[in-house]
Amino acid sequence: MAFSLPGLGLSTAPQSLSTPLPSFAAAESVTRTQRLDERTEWRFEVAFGRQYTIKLTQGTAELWGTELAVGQTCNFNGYKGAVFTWHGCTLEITGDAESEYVAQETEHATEWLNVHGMLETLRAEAEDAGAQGEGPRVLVVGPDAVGKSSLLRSLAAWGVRVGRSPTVLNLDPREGLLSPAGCITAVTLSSQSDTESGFGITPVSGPTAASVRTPLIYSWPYASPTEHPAAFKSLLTHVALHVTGKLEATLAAKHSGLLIDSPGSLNDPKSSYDLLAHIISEFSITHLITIGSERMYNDLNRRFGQTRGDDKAIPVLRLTKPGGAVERDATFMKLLRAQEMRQYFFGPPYTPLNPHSHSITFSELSIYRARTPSDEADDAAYQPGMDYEPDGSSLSSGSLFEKVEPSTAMTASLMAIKFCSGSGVEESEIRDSAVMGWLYVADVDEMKKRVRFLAPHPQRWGDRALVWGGFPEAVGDLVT
Ligand SMILES: Nc1ncnc2c1ncn2[C@@H]1O[C@H](COP(=O)(O)OP(=O)(O)OP(=O)(O)O)[C@@H](O)[C@H]1O
Repeated sequence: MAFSLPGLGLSTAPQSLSTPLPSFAAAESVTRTQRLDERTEWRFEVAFGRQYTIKLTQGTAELWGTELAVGQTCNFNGYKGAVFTWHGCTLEITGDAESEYVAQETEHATEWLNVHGMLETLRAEAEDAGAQGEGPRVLVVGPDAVGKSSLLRSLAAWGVRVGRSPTVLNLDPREGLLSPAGCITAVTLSSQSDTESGFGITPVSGPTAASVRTPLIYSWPYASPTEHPAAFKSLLTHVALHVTGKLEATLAAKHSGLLIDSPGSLNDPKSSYDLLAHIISEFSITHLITIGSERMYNDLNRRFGQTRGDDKAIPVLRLTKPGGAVERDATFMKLLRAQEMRQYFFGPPYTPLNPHSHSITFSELSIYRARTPSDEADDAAYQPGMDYEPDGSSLSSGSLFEKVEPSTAMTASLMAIKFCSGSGVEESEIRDSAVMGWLYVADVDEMKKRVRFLAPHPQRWGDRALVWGGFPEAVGDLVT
């Protein structure tokens, strides 16, 4: 429901949008012209709070596979990326970047296009096989900041450009896909993705965007799957069932296949290869792509590259890390998540939204706190049944969630509204239930026993389970 919310009070920009975070000096507004030769790219890094625009004035260019329209201005704020051209172009640039330059070493683009060509061949074969045909299912793995997400966006965008409907699954909770961070998202694409934000945040700007993207979103309020590997595996089994069902539902999606992005934390052989094996088997992965890790390429090739018993060999491809792929430090990622959260409730600057305020009594709420690994240490002092609800619906020690009373500690954080009921519910149901939308906790009044939430929708959510976790981190200045 909360993900198809076009037209919610689009008239006025909320006040917090006029106070960007952090405050920097006013952006430089000198416009300059940049000519790019064929197969080169314009790399740039823009800090948060800065305004930086790029307009294609001549030729052709793309941002992660999505073509830029001539004359259309793209705005960037808190962004690191590159505009690439196959045939040469002219750009008009305004604003101040931390770094900007023309890069000639763009061999990765040809490699990526070759991968797209291979996927297209497999999709065409699947199409020829009719109802039985299944498109490629690709898992991209590698350490942090090697260009995994950029590759995946490009493959998805090129797929859409040739008329396919690829399904994209993001398993990295540190960055949201059509949602704030702290979740995993599956979405079938069938039109161009939003240029400025990649796949962008919640589709809010009009009927076309909302109707083609119906994401399935599952909350994962931790920075990495490795924080609760067993729970993550169970959740993935459930997600795989739904994603496979989605692929089966339309032939175009089935033939177009699946593209899965994974977090860099799965690059650790000791703690994570078991999780990788689980992803590979649950989603029936047909191709593995490794970037930026020879060790991982060799490990995966040894383990999955050969036929073993009933398990067919899975081709493992190795790609080089693009020169432009850069680290985004903890501060940058934190600001990025705050920006995602702000955009979910207030919309992007070009289509501002007006969120709704809900004041709700404690007794009407069913809030489940996602326990963290450090809670395990406190379990010796934790008495099962101690702070349970009279209906006995709370969860035992060592479990993933515990039912909690609202408290001021929740102020400024995000809560997921689950589709499942908030009472008499099994822990696995809360875990596996998709996210209906997100709430921002604006204020908790412990005296009056009321919580004020910000929500994108005027309707209340009834007796649904709300999940509160430590991730993404609280954002204090969302409402003033
Ligand atoms: N060719 C390039 N030129 C400029 N910037 C790039 C290029 N490729 C990637 N980047 C940027 O580098 C950063 C890291 O890239 P990306 O997110 O694709 O890597 P990743 O492997 O998915 O990282 P993580 O696992 O940390 O999310 C991003 O900000 C991305 O936009």
